[in-house]
Amino acid sequence: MEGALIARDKVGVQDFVLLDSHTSEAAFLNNLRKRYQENLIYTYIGSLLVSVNPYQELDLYTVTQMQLYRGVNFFELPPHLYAIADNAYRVMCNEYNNHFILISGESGAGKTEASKKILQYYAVTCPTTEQLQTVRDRLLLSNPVLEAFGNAKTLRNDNSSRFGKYMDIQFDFKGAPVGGHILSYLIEKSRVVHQNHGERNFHIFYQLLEGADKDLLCWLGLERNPQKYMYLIQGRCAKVFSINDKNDWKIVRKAFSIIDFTEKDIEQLFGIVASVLHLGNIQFEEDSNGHAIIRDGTQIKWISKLLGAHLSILQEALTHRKIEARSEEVLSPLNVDLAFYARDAVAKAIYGRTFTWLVNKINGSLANKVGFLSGILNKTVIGLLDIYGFEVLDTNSFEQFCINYCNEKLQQLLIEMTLKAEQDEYELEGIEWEPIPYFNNKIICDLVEQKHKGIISILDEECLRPGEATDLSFLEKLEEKVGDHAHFVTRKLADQKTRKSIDWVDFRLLHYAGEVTYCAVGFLEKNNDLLYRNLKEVLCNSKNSIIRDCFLLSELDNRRRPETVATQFKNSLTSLIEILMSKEPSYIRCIKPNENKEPGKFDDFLIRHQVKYLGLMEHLRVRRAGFAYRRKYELFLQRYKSLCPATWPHWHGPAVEGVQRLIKHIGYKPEEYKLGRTKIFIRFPKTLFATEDAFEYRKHLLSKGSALSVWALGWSSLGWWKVSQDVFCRFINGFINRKKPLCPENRDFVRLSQYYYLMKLRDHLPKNVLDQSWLQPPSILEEVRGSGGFGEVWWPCGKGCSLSHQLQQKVVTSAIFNGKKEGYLQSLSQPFLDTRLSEFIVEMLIPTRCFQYVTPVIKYDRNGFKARERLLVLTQSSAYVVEMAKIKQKIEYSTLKGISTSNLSDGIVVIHVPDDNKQKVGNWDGALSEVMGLMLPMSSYKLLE
Ligand SMILES: Nc1ncnc2c1ncn2[C@@H]1O[C@H](COP(=O)(O)OP(=O)(O)OP(=O)(O)O)[C@@H](O)[C@H]1O
Repeated sequence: MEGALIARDKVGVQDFVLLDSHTSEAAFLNNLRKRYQENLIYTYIGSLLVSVNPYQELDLYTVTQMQLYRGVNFFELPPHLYAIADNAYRVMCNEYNNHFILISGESGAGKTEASKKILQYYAVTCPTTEQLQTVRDRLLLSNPVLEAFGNAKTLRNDNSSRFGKYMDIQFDFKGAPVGGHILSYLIEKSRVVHQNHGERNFHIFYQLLEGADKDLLCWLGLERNPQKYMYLIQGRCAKVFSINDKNDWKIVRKAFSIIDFTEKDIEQLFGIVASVLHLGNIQFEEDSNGHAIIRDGTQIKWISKLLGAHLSILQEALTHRKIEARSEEVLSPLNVDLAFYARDAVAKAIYGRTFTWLVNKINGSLANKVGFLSGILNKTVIGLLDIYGFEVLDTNSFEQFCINYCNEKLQQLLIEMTLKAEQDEYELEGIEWEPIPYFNNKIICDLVEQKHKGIISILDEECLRPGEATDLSFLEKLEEKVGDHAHFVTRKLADQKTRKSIDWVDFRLLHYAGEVTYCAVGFLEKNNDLLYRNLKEVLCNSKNSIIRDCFLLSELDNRRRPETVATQFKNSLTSLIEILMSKEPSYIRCIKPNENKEPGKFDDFLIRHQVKYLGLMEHLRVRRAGFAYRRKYELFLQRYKSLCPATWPHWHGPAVEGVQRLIKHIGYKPEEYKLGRTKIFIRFPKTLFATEDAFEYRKHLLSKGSALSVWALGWSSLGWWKVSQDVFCRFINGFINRKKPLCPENRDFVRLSQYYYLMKLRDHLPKNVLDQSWLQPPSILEEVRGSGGFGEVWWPCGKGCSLSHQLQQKVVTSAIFNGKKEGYLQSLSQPFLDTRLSEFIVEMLIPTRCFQYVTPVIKYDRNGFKARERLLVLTQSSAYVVEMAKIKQKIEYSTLKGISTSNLSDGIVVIHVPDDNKQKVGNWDGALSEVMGLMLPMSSYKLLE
């Protein structure tokens, strides 16, 4: 499968940055379309991932896939969510800092799916212990519970999140997930009592009715048929084929037991869900005085039982309002309309607060008890933000206003942290930069949230002021105070042409993602979100402990008016942005390909609109012109100083000069970097990754233990390509006959390999080496000499001084590895082509003098996977493993069982040699063959290409 995936992903470009010179929208769309039609739904813009909803199950999320992406630099494999997740994870582990992954896009674009898949990725690939298994399961299973209570079928999405969710996954110092914490944002409570045409209420209602056994339904006083419940039939939604409520019910029930819910919790929770359904069926009629009375007492009895509320008090609370007059409390009867209002208000309040209780309860079960108990509180986090997408309905109300405001804020964050921050930084650092224009939506955020002058302030003012405030008076205030704003229109303010499309009760905002017309009706009521005091009292005294937790008696004593819904939401978004700003970001931009949820359909018009408003073109332009990576000189030098003798172990001058020496040494080309006032800017990720790999290799040499784990990982989880016997000879020929020039990043590794190999070799040189005639040493040896470690070694020019005549044959490896080994088509390298020392050493040892290829390797075998530094020498007929000046092993090609490599650029090759005993009896069964592993340095890997 991986092979297929990699082979297929040659469609278009995997990173928009690689598009031909011009960055037109048409070229962008073409690439996206081309890839989408091949089911390649992911494409990068630098490190940002663009994802197009496939609307079909693709074989992209298997455990094998997860393991493939684990620990691999993201440019090495086709774009994927896992690459983004893995990158954030690895940086977190290396740098002990916090991260977040912002997943954005409109409703139905695939945000929730992406966040679930990332969570699964961490659950599968992160190290864990038996104790931590529970944390892992809880993290995973919190999802179906939250979705059951917080998601619903809408016209745009059969599983639309009707709340915002930010989840921190906490990791310990070993990178194991040890806990989590969820923040939820503004659940769409109005859905409990009303659904638009074609939509459903929250999933849990249907799951309970479809899935619960008879006894439970009977205990709750419910019938199985959803059509019997007024709160479930508002949207007249027919059967939804993509939803299996019965199955989902089972998952939710199981999840409850894992996330620490007791049977009592569950009983009370479903008591509340059932009460909401009963509330919806309460009908009122007028008595002779025009006061509301409950038509049929059946429902209220059930509610009284399930919520543990006194029947007559509950009855009275639903039909009366308690008014405080001086020190007296007076009960005033409600008319029928107000009674319905009170009923719906209590249903919404119960559901909304129970949802918050649920999140808190889940948080309790996700809390990092392991770290707490062991005193290890030091943890890093990766936050996943999956929040409701930008929404435009036929009629947009207060909820859409909040949702779209939230999306404005997130867009603003993205701009602040990418487009603006990046360009500001270039300017600050004195990097030459042609500013790239982009639309900054701060102006719209201000319009909504500015103190005193913004829409939320104006709305609050209307809600809180004495006198008769109405939705219309709110609209008038808006016209008065923000009427001249470029992003605000009402019918009165509109020109002749637009006027027709705006009703008298509407106002229109020109959002970054497009125009949305909001109907002001209901704004005041929803923003106030008032619950009559006597209803609150009933709930505070409920015997249902969840309800009692949700409605605290202390609330009744608090005479201060609670904050309005919009202000609460604004404040919670402000804290969310603060949380996010303190972390390192990764971005996934989800795109919805069509309105019909159809696989394979790429609606150009719809997608172009999203590309535009998501700011993808601007992002691409900044990325193309900009730098992938930047680091303070001090930090850069600190990390990589071991790669250069001049900076290792200490550099005493200014950091910038140390960095200059360092990058000169590793061979950065001028176009690969720029030096700013305080930072180095690296243009391409691959330059950085090459440096990082060299650093890792150096680390490995300093501490061989680390290589063991790399090996174990490679062997157990990466995809291996087994090369069969019949192509083996061709492989060897290709292996030894490549002849393309070194590419710059490989040259670094080669030089590094040489350097360390030679450093070691100096103490083991065979005597006769010193008798040879000598040429000028290559620069790498000068360095060694310069560092005082190799002064007595000379540079040989013996009979084997030129490899070039031996490197004339065709590269035949392509026949074997084409399309299988990632990075295959990149340019080749020739380790040791420009050096002849190793060749010479080997020539001393292998008298036939017909060797073709030499490279230092780290060899592992089955005896404890011990890492050993060796030379691998290939002749026309055999491979030799050489330790310093001694031949340790000779393997004739004719006896080889096979050879395997992973399909990554990890430089690992496994040579399968027959078991000695079995060889004697001629048994070539693969299962019996011994494995001699050779983890080649990066430079050698490139030979395979
Ligand atoms: N990677 C994917 N593979 C297969 N199907 C997908 C994928 N991503 C999304 N879908 C399909 O699209 C539907 C909508 O996706 P999702 O619920 O993630 O959207 P969303 O952006 O979170 O929407 P909302 O803002 O309404 O919550 C999913 O229920 C699923 O059917």
